[in-house]
Amino acid sequence: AGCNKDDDNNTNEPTLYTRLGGLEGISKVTDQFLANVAADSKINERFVATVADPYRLQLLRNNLIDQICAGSGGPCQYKGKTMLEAHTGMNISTDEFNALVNDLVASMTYYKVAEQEQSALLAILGPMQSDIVGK
Ligand code: HEM
Repeated sequence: AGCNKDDDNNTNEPTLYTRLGGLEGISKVTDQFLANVAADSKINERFVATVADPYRLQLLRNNLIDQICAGSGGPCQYKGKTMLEAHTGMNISTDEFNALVNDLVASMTYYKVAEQEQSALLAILGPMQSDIVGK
């Protein structure tokens, strides 16, 4: 709602979702992110079973896209587990968390996402660390 054509956030500024290129931009970044993770020897052991199962990989991809879309102000609903539920029992280290974030940053840089948008997305994901690391 509101009297602007930019977006639906009641300001004249486009949402982060729009600045990331909407669902198309987010999908591209997510696919490269997953490719980077699969190639990242620091963490790819964690994803062996996921990568081996096309259905499971597709589900993870869709959940990540929905999560980024919803978190950045887009018209999606995240339907996956909470971050605590999803990562409990894995005992993920801070180094592993940072490696995964670096794989996301590399994907955004590859697709020429600007510094401001990179930081804005990381600011949304960063607070999830306490529900993911050491659980
Ligand atoms: C900000 C950081 C992270 C985010 C936003 C994130 C997000 C997610 C999401 C959305 C799911 C799917 C939940 C569901 O199935 O309902 C998931 C699952 C998973 N995550 Fe994370 N995650 C993060 C960090 C990590 C790290 C650091 C690791 C390990 C190095 C990791 C390993 C996994 C694994 C193994 C799964 C299960 C995949 C499957 O179902 O096959 N995650 N994560």
